[in-house]
Amino acid sequence: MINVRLEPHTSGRSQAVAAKRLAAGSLIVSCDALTTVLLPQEKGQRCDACHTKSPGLQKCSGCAAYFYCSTKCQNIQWQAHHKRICKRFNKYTSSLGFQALAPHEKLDALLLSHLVAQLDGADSAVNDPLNSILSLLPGPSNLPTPQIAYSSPRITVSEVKDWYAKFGNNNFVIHSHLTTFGHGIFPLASRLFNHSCLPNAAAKYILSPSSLPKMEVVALRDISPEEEICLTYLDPALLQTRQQIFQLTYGFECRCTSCLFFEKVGPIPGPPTDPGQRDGLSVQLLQFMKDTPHDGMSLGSATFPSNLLPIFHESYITDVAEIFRNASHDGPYAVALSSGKTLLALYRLIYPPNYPQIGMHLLELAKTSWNRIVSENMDASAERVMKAECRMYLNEAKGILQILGPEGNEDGPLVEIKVLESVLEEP
Ligand SMILES: C[S@@+](CC[C@H](N)C(=O)[O-])C[C@H]1O[C@@H](n2cnc3c(N)ncnc32)[C@H](O)[C@@H]1O
Repeated sequence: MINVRLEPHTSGRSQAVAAKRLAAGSLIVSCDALTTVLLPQEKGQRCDACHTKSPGLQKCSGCAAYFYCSTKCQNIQWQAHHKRICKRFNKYTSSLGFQALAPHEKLDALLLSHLVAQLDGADSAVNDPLNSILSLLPGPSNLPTPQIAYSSPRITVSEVKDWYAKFGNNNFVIHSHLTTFGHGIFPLASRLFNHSCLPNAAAKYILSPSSLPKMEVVALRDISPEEEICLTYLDPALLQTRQQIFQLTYGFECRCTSCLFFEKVGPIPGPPTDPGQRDGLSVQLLQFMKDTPHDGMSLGSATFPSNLLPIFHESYITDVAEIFRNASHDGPYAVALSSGKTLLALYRLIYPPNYPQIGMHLLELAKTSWNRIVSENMDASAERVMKAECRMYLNEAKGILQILGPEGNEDGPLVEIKVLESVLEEP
């Protein structure tokens, strides 16, 4: 690892610090998946081994429950764990024990089954995968270990329990363009990165046929030598609930700039229910951001107007996001753009600069502006103004999403940006 180094941390055992200056957009570290599992709705859509999307997947002829894009992928997974699970898989998934599990427990049980079958087959003389799992911190909760599809006399119940204890604290969701499609164990990333609600790095997933998915950790902004590199463990927009989740799931208290700000301001008042007052709140927020542009990083260093605090209520963010989502595809586009601008201001205050969520939202705003142009009968000057707005959103989206770079499925925001750029250039 030439870019990061582990050092002691005041409360989190260790921390990854930059070994040198890392420019925004640079690859910090690439991490192999130890094992992964697809969400149920992705089964048959993506290859179970490499997770690329492919129309003509071949079913495993043994269990008919795993799907592959090539013989190579099937062989990779067969050798890794499937040859030990295949025959037992359907009996296991139809068992009452498995059926009684909640959806997230089922995923954990499948991931644990993969892990145990994989570690049983690993070469004990050079057992890197086992050592990497053993090096991780267990989570604070002691949940009962689910029954798994595979057991072996070489692996004891207490070993399985020990590995499962690391799950809550360490597993990652795997996503493509911010949409989750699976869960996975990436031991190096777990060992290295602590959490911040204002992270300076982000994880993306590289999918390519015939290889297991890789996690790449990318710098979101310039990072100075010795600065701690953090990822975010959950969506920082969970403003009122995140501390509780950190405590229960990970056993720590977040002391980032954003969390210290919310500790200082105390309980967030609920937003007004009156539609006129809610519109007024949004107008005040946009005016505030115009007069004194802020981002998540600067929240702690300024006095924030107390009349605006209700914008940080989770219910307000959820409502604004829903209004935008509903109106941005089929209209009314004026409503979508108005709620979309409010949501952009909220994202800028909650997330750090260049956070991918902001880039994706800017792209949605550009697409909504374009939909408005083509669906409304505007005069030439209104169209010019709208096109300029569309270009502005698009340029900013491009700047942010290029920092993250290509990731996930082949299609995606960078491709969409190119298409919209070319239609905007047409006379
Ligand atoms: C995935 S591990 C991160 C790597 C960990 N520091 C290590 O040494 O293995 C997650 C655990 O790290 C610690 N941790 C992560 N972020 C933290 C933070 N912001 N403050 C305090 N502890 C943190 C907690 O113990 C958490 O359960």
